[in-house]
Amino acid sequence: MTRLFNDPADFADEALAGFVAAHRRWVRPVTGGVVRSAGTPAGQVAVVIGGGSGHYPAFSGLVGAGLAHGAAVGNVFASPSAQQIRGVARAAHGGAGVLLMYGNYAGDVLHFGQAADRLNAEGVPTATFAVTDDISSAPADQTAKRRGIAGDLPVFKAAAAAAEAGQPLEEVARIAAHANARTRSFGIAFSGCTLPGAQEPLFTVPAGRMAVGLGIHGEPGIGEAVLPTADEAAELLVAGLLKELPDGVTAPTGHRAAVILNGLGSVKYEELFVVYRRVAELLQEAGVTVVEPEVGELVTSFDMAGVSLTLTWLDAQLEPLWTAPADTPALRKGAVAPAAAVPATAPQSAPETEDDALPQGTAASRETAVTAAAALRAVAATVAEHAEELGRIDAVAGDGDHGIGMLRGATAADTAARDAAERGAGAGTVLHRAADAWADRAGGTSGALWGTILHALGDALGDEERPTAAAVAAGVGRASEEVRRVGGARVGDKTMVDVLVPFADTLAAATGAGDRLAAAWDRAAGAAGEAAAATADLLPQMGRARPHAEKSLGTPDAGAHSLALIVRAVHGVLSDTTEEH
Ligand SMILES: Nc1ncnc2c1ncn2[C@@H]1O[C@H](COP(=O)(O)OP(=O)(O)O)[C@@H](O)[C@H]1O
Ligand SMILES: O=C(COP(=O)(O)O)[C@@H](O)CO
Repeated sequence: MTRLFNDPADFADEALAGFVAAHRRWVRPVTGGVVRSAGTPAGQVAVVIGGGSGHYPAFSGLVGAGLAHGAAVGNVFASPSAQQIRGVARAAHGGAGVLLMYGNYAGDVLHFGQAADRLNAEGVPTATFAVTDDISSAPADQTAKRRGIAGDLPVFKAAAAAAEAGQPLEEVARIAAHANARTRSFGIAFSGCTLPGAQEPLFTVPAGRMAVGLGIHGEPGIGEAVLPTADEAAELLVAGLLKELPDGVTAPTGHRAAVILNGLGSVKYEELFVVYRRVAELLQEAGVTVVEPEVGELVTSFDMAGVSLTLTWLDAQLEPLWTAPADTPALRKGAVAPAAAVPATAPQSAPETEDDALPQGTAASRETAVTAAAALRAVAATVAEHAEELGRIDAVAGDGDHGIGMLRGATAADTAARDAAERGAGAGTVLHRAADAWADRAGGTSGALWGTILHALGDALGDEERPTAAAVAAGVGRASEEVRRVGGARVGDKTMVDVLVPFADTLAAATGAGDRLAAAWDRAAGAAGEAAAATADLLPQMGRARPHAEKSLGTPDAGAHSLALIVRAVHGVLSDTTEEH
């Protein structure tokens, strides 16, 4: 149970503030996360890691000499936004480029990718790398689909040690890929985790049983077995990893490995040591030499009771990178000169102020902007009304944070839209401001995709003309294309695309047949509701729910459901207005 919090919506921000206050020797706060308090040594590639809150020490606890130069910190179990990631990368950049590293989750991939695009466009050479070590999340012939769990640590460390040694960006990125290719993890869980403010854990494990193949977000396991003894748990974990040796390792005998036995949050250290006692015996019996093992909590999931075992099969290049000195709040190895202490009163880095000049719209577009702002107000209201239901649906096979993320995003978009409309912006600018606010405040997969939807609509409406019904339909069609381009999902994958495509197609057909906007939107919202309900019969092919496909049958997709609720709510605004077109 997660007991100590104030307002759950503030948990991530307040936890980060407390972490910084306790670790000024290593980190200082910047917009979007933290960077090393001593800065990035000139000429070093900046390794910037990141992900959602709820996994400490991942990710801010791994910032320091010999490891990360910065960490972008998202909301609970949600990727940081592209804007946050960009802010941390720019603060950490020492002139030799940036490598963004994260776990392979849909939201992280979207936001870190968007941040990299923007940084490269701004002249900051930036590469990205997603860790894929969890063998239970996809088959051996689909490793690119695998999740990142405790393997984050050895892969981050290999890249950061290479950067510390002055290697150029291309080489640091190559080493990250090489370390990832030789890193495998496997986990078991005995209870789910409980998000701040939630009354129930995201999933439960029956008494006397264990979940096999855990995620780090309370995703349910992919299998179940009788609760093992500590030795039996060790044997299961070691056998699982020795069954899948990476390329270049034909048999365990004679090889050397970095070993991490990771606690997920509420397994005690002494329990871990009892398990590790047997892990060490088994690896020795297999002829594996263990190099500087780590036993402890390195990538957690709030109060989840679980353990994972990670092996990184070392070679002549990787071993010195694993054993290289490091000095971070959560991992200290070898001798590193302590970073210069930063006095508590040291000025914090001023948040980067974006130029807030607001382009003014024409009178016609300002009228449309008022309708757009009213629509976003209705969106925020319906998301707030259904946030708990959205979280429950998302918890069936996801991480249960869909309601939290959508509420943060929709609320921020409502505020940004109202502010821009009141200051005379046209409809396009109102929607662009709302898009950035949603993506930045929500993070996560849905934050990135709703930012994409609103940006595409803003592009279509612009700040000049009063849009016709056909122009609105074309904008929705563009949004549908952009979401599929950015996220890669297709109809049938059990995502929001299963609703967005029929909604856009129905709206285009109705406006093309001469329907006024409100009538056409009503028809399209009906199609959206039907499509959302139909997703209950689909197996998820994308996103976090994919590894738990069977569990998802009978439950609609959370993002599909929220999109259908949103377009229905927007219709309520349109039917109140006197759209002539
Ligand atoms: N590749 C994708 N394309 C379109 N929609 C996606 C994709 N991946 C996930 N989704 C949508 O995102 C929803 C989950 O949103 P969110 O809770 O923000 O995800 P996460 O917790 O993974 O960040 C899913 O229900 C699905 O509708
Ligand atoms: O899950 C995380 C981020 O991915 P989303 O797809 O945004 O949920 C995070 O907790 C680990 O990076």
